Amino acid sequence: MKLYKEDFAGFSQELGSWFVGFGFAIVSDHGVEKSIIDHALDQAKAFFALPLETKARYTVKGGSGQRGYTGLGVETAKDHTFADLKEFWHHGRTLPDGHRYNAMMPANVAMPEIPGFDASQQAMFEAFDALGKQILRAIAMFLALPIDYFDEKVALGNSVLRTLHYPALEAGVTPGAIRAGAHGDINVITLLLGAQEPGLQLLDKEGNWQSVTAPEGCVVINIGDMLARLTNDLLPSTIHRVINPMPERAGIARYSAPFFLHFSPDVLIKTLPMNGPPNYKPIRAQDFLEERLREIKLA
Ligand SMILES: O=C(O)CCC(=O)C(=O)O
Ligand SMILES: [Fe+2]
Repeated sequence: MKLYKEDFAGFSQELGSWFVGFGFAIVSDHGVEKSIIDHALDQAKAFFALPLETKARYTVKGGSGQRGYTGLGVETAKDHTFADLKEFWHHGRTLPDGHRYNAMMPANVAMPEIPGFDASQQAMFEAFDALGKQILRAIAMFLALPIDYFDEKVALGNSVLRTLHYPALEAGVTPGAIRAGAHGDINVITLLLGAQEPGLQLLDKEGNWQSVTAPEGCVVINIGDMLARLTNDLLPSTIHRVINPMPERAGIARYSAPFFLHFSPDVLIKTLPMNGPPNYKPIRAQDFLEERLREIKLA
């Protein structure tokens, strides 16, 4: 993102053309401090190493997995039979008590078991929230919209930082189950932080699976369904998955951290006049989210 400051129009053009072609882009020099990322990932690893009965205490019953811990065997990609081979922690936006969005954005779950965990999640959330807004300014420019087009729409976005643990698979798995079944993301854009282990693949326009490998320290960004709806699929929400490791790496766990950037709950996602006749009907962001959470078995 050196180019972001030096040649904003050039940056936005390049970013946009990657999105149009693949729905994905890889960004270096994003400016989020390495110490914030490393600390949050280390704290998360320590959490996932806790006994299952301890972790399970941090699951919010009836909370649709939107905050705290979601164990193995819950999230199931849309139209898939087997649940994904993953567990995760969700940390969302902190709002003041009595805020009109409290029901849709519940308080984060405190996790005192690992000292400093909560603060590390909050720091990472804030860093990615800010980075996401910068990326959206470049996307607005690419779409010939006012540069601040997205600012207000995401200011109180129902965004969530997901820290993922895909456990080692040496014990074997149910045939057909994979780390993350093929899916499109629900949200506006996703900022994905570096898994050291391979496995992420995207489905390209020719119908071939392509590995997504980002140099260390880079952020992988992809378009979610909400932005695909808004742009009438000019910026496509590309199907992606995380495949199981080769036998020689089956004993190695995989960690990653996507930040799902969402619109504010009340935003009406109404397809803009671009890319041909509209493919979608208008829908409120929160209604769309709730519908999709049911489809992936979180709600
Ligand atoms: O772990 C990854 O690399 C990708 C995760 C993902 O696609 C998701 O959680 O939506
Ligand atoms: Fe995803």
